[in-house]
Amino acid sequence: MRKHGLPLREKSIVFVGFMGVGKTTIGKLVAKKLYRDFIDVDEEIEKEFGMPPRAIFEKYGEKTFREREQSLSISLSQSPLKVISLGGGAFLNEEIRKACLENCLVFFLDLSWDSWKERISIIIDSRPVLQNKSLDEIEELFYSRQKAYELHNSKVKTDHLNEEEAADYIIDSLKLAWELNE
Ligand SMILES: Nc1ncnc2c1ncn2[C@@H]1O[C@H](COP(=O)(O)OP(=O)(O)OP(=O)(O)O)[C@@H](O)[C@H]1O
Ligand SMILES: O=C(O)C1=C[C@@H](O)[C@@H](O)[C@H](O)C1
Ligand SMILES: [Mg+2]
Repeated sequence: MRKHGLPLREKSIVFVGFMGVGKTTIGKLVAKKLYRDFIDVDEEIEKEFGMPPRAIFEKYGEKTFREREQSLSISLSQSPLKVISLGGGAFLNEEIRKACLENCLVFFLDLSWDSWKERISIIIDSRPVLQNKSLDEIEELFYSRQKAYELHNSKVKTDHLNEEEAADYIIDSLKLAWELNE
């Protein structure tokens, strides 16, 4: 069965979810296990600008970052057989959502707020959107973004999975979907 254009097996896989849920970490593992190219949109933008997202926000403003994020995410979504990790804010953009849902298989990495809070110290310094916010404000942002991530093809609850277990779970569910669609 073909769901819009490409056969299911050839569609690129896209990871979405709040910052720090593991899109980059788990995406890299999934790509390696499937022998596919891995592309992280934040890392691509970082290479282009020669500085990480936080410095881009500070030097050029969020709008510049978001424009590049949009064009890159949309064009990447159009190439087959990739594993793509979006930035945490990308799926709030309707154009990006539309392109990814049309062309790719979108996995939402769903981590609960309680588990996410335990990771805050690892990620807070490098995420511009978290700067100068109280924990309550971050919690509000966390919940306000969930409705955008809910527009996915498949959801993986990762609270009780380490990185390897999450990647293996995703690959098992992909293989099942591919087989069922042949
Ligand atoms: N079970 C887990 N799965 C994935 N990452 C985990 C897990 N437990 C801890 N981590 C850690 O949490 C952090 C997740 O960061 P990662 O950069 O992958 O998130 P992200 O979703 O790509 O964030 P962003 O939206 O900001 O790009 C990493 O430091 C990773 O090692
Ligand atoms: O959630 C966000 O808005 C962001 C998440 C990161 O992945 C980066 O894309 C950037 O720091 C913005
Ligand atoms: Mg990332």
